[in-house]
Amino acid sequence: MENVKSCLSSWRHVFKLDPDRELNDEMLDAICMSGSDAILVGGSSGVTYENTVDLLSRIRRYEIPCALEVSDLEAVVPGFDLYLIPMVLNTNDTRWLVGQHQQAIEQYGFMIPWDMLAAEGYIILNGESTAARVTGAEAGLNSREAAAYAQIADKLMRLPIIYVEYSGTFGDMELVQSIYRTVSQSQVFYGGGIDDVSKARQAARVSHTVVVGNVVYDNWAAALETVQAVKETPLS
Ligand SMILES: CC(C)=CCC/C(C)=C/CC/C(C)=C/CC/C(C)=C/CC/C(C)=C/CC/C(C)=C/CC/C(C)=C/COP(=O)(O)OP(=O)(O)O
Ligand SMILES: O=P(O)(O)OC[C@@H](O)CO
Ligand SMILES: [Mg+2]
Repeated sequence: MENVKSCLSSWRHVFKLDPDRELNDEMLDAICMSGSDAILVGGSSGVTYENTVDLLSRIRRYEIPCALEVSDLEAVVPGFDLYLIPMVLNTNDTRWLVGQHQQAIEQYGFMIPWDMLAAEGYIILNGESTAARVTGAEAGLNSREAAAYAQIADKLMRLPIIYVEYSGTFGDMELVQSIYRTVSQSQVFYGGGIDDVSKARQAARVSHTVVVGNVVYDNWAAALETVQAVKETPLS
């Protein structure tokens, strides 16, 4: 785990690529050569073994580190540098906290390379997102409520990552900051709605790692600009 943590700690900017969405070679080349710290492969629907293998093999032409965010057991593909395992904190449906995980461990057993896995304590805050709907997340949290979940992850569960997830919409940066200020050992990932330099900078001030997803597919020139914006912004 120490190796995983030290690898993650150098990630300031990450692109999240969805195996279920199309990306031509020119775009993938630009993303992989952009200076971003890592590629995270994942999505909340339509992720299959085949489309994940296909995307991994294309990314492997480049040197950039590449992690799989596991959201479906059928799509666990060997050959990634790391495996990030989401655990949704703000749901009452325990399948998404530990249930799917228990089944996965039963199924994979001794094949699991534990030193390549890192748990992500997800706090899902966009109630309209697929992830919120699928997991029944209670997304309407205020800053105090969200920071309390973050403390569970940081201080009780000692998770390596807290993922503040606004997938599809830009979040409340004051709330994100209240999470960032409360943690002492977890690495705070922020993702959601970053589609320009200004939003990238705002998120970079209040999170250790900024994840950029959908804009890659909607406006890849804007996506590329977020790399430098994040890297030149100091943490608050
Ligand atoms: C040999 C070898 C490599 C073995 C691998 C070992 C391994 C990795 C074993 C599995 C271990 C394990 C414990 C796995 C857990 C399995 C599992 C299915 C857990 C549940 C994960 C979960 C909570 C999913 C719910 C949805 C969620 C939070 C997904 C995270 C990703 C996400 C939010 C993506 C955003 O999706 P997107 O499509 O971009 O959304 P928009 O439509 O809003 O854009
Ligand atoms: O796609 P966007 O809205 O950029 O969000 C990134 C990531 O947090 C999604 O899991
Ligand atoms: Mg997406």
